Amino acid sequence: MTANGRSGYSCMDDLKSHPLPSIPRSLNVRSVKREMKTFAEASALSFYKPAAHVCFWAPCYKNTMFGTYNAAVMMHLRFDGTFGFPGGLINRGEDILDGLTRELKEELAYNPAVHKPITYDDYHSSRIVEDKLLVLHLFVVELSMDQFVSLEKNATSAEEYGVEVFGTVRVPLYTMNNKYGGLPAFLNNRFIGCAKQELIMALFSIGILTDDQIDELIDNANNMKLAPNRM
Ligand SMILES: O=c1[nH]cnc2c1ncn2[C@H]1C[C@H](O)[C@@H](COP(=O)(O)OP(=O)(O)O)O1
Repeated sequence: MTANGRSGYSCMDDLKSHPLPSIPRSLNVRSVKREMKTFAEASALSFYKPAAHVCFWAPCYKNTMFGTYNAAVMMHLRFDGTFGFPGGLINRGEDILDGLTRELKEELAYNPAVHKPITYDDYHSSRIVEDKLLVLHLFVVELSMDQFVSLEKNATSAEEYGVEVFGTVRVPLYTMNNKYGGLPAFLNNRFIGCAKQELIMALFSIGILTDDQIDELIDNANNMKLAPNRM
């Protein structure tokens, strides 16, 4: 059983029965739901180009002077100045996991033997981008903290470091006492495509954020736009 609460998907065909993930209350709006597709629906769009990205995370309790967090979650800064998850486009005829693994090797120097192979059990959700004819698959992969730190350390030796990728970041998962610092401030960065929604949804599925916490987080992130720069 994975952190996503699912098990037994040994191959891509098994995902044909995979349901949509539960959507947090704040994201349960038409504009978000319209883009989400089950794996079966997404796979039927044969003329759409697939891409796959991964949210690596590890359980880790840390109490810092800024806030407390229970997990390390990885995103990266991209060549275009936005934050996103590692991964990329899958080549025509390429298996999704093979393509994802290839991209992760290029972007993170990821080594399945060391950092844990990704399987179809780690599949989370799919979205379409109609105007670009893209299907974006998200995987959520739980690592041990040792594997996570090893991936962070390896990342600067990746072929694409300094080209497509400008560094991995740990998402600050707390909200500071001023109600802006930490995750609300992080969410006010620019994200590629639907990566911000994917981040919130992954945190919800993993169990790091509840519906109430997501409501408050989005309020705090929006209020920050109205506030003077006081961090
Ligand atoms: O994290 C992401 N979440 C959703 N969509 C993403 C994310 N990162 C990129 N994208 C989009 C942007 C592009 O339309 C495609 C492919 O982009 P990219 O990952 O840069 O692909 P290549 O590395 O160039 O193969 O996905």
